[in-house]
Amino acid sequence: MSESLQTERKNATFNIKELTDTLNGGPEETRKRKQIESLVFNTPAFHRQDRFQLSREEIYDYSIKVYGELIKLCKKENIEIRYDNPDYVRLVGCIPEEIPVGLHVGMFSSSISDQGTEEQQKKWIPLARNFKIFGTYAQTELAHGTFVRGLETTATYDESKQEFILNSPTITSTKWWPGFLGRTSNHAVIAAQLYTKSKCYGIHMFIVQLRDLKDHKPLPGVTIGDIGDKFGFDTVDNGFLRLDNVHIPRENMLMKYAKVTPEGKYLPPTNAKVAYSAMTLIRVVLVRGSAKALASASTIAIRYSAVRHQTETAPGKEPQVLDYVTQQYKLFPQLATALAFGFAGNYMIDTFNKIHSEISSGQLDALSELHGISSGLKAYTTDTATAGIEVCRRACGGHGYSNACGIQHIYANVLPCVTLEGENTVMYLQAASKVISTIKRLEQLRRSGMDQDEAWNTAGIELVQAAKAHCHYFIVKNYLRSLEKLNMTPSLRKVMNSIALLYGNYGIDENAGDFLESGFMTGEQLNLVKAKILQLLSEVRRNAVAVVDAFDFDDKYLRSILGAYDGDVYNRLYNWAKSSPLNKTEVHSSYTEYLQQLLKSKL
Ligand SMILES: CCCCCCCCC/C=C/C(=O)SCCNC(=O)CCNC(=O)[C@H](O)C(C)(C)COP(=O)(O)OP(=O)(O)OC[C@H]1O[C@@H](n2cnc3c(N)ncnc32)[C@H](O)[C@@H]1OP(=O)(O)O
Ligand SMILES: Cc1cc2nc3c(=O)[nH]c(=O)nc-3n(C[C@H](O)[C@H](O)[C@H](O)COP(=O)(O)OP(=O)(O)OC[C@H]3O[C@@H](n4cnc5c(N)ncnc54)[C@H](O)[C@@H]3O)c2cc1C
Repeated sequence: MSESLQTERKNATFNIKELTDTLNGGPEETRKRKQIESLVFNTPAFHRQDRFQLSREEIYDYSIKVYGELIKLCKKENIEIRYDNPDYVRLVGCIPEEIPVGLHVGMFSSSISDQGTEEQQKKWIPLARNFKIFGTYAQTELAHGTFVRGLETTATYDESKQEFILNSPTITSTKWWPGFLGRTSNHAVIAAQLYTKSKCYGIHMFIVQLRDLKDHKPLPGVTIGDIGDKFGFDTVDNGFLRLDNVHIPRENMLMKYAKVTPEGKYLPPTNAKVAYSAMTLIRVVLVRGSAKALASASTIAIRYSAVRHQTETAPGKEPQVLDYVTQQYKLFPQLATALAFGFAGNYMIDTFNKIHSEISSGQLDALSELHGISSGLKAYTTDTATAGIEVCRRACGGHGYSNACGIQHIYANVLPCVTLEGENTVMYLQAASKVISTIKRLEQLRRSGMDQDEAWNTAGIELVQAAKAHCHYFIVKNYLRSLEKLNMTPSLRKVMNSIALLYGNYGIDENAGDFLESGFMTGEQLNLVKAKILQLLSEVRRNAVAVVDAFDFDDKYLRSILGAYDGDVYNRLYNWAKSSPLNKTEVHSSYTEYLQQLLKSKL
């Protein structure tokens, strides 16, 4: 155990376990979480030491093995695989990889349970829940992702056969990106333009079987595969799919809201956007996912900064890097943001569950509000978390660039979230429509003679800025309100208040221009904010390691040499490097093949 970390933990002014319980929702929740997590951490199949030295194909193979292990574990422990089962969420939450079950449960099954009729749920949900089928959610196409109404895949109703015929009419209509589509899934919920009696009724969802259940071969009319290597998400076979007149029964259209009768008559839903429900669920999940990712990166960077000593500030005295104010200014606001986003994530899940049960009973009025706030918060938290994770990585210096740091994998896994489930710019624009000041701008543009779309596009930058400000304001307010409601000992509350104040003041400092421009604050007041930040950084310094310890991430989850709980960084780093496959032999084969000849040749 690193002496520096031991001292940090001894100096803490609050009880770490109390904060862990507070963040988990109480000691019982902590106990349940640790009990469930131990199932994963004690199953070797979930932790390959050489995971980051595998080829793309080996990694995919590994992810399917983990998929199978997870299902076996859930069956053995009688944990129902549902996105709204807390034990399942705890279990899948401690596996730091994207594995096929995420989309199967979080989008394929949830689309059916949210938008399927009773009969459709009765037929498909048991098959999905017992993994008799593997599904994904195939909406995005080669040429359209954001503009859902512009998707080109068609589902044309043939009333003589009472079937839909699915088609990819153009190269640009090829489904492209859906997770686990390329090699894994044998079914998909597919978004397609519905045609009946030669009239188009817009985007609806259809269950389509893609592969034979006996030999997993693509069915007739189905062309399917992986879209190739990506920036990250390497366990995921994001795929492409082309449909050439694939017939499905009428009953495969999800018909809880919109319907097509056997005679081909279209019965519209009360709110067409209910078809978008699966996206809203994942946006809600991504808010809490961003908080967890930033908390993980902060844990690694803060522990490492407490272990790392660098540069003499007095003869023979090399301080911990965490003692530099610049290092504190990099890391402590990330820690504060991770906590703020955690509370925002809790709010989002509670709000989603409340509105979701209303929607399930047919009350759809809160749908648009849920859409607005979930889109804005998803955009704001994923944007901010990805940027903050990179700040944490850089704060680790050279070793932050080694895969031994572990922050790279967190970053690579969170980065696509600024795009998937709604490209963030476009998501901000879903919340901005609610911000009054921006509306005034739009009215002004309209009065100048612009039409709505042109005015909206011209005001786009301000709309996004307004949405960001709205989300930031909401997160600060929710953070303080959440702290007020929590029972905490005075010592813990003091630490948490300092961190919350740091988050608020840092946000003002980061956006000082807006506060000046709006006349909301003077230069003098902004200087007071800067002074407050310096004071708060020194307050947080003493407890920073203890606060990240309270996140209670297991080393097996963090997978970080720099951020391991014992802080034994240099020995671990040396052993990790020696175990690299490149060091398997004293002399690498390239010597005899190339270098030796070079040395001998008379160049
Ligand atoms: C478990 C863990 C697994 C973890 C597994 C994690 C892996 C993740 C895998 C990733 C999966 C994906 O990416 S799935 C694909 C994700 N794709 C997207 O998110 C596409 C983004 N684009 C869109 O959502 C839409 O195109 C959007 C931009 C909102 C515009 O939609 P439309 O054009 O249809 O809407 P418009 O005609 O502009 O009308 C706007 C009105 O519709 C309402 N509206 C729009 N979308 C709405 C919605 N979702 N719900 C309610 N209402 C909505 C607006 O509030 C407006 O209402 P009024 O103001 O009242 O009129
Ligand atoms: C890792 C990963 C996993 C994914 N998984 C799935 C999946 O499982 N299922 C699925 O269906 N899809 C999936 N997707 C696709 C994802 O949902 C889309 O990429 C996303 O919706 C963005 O759409 P796009 O790619 O068309 O981007 P575009 O919309 O083409 O974005 C390109 C640029 O255009 C700008 N832009 C676009 N429209 C507007 C506008 N109206 N106003 C202002 N600016 C605009 C954007 O801001 C962006 O800067 C995945 C994507 C990734 C990266």
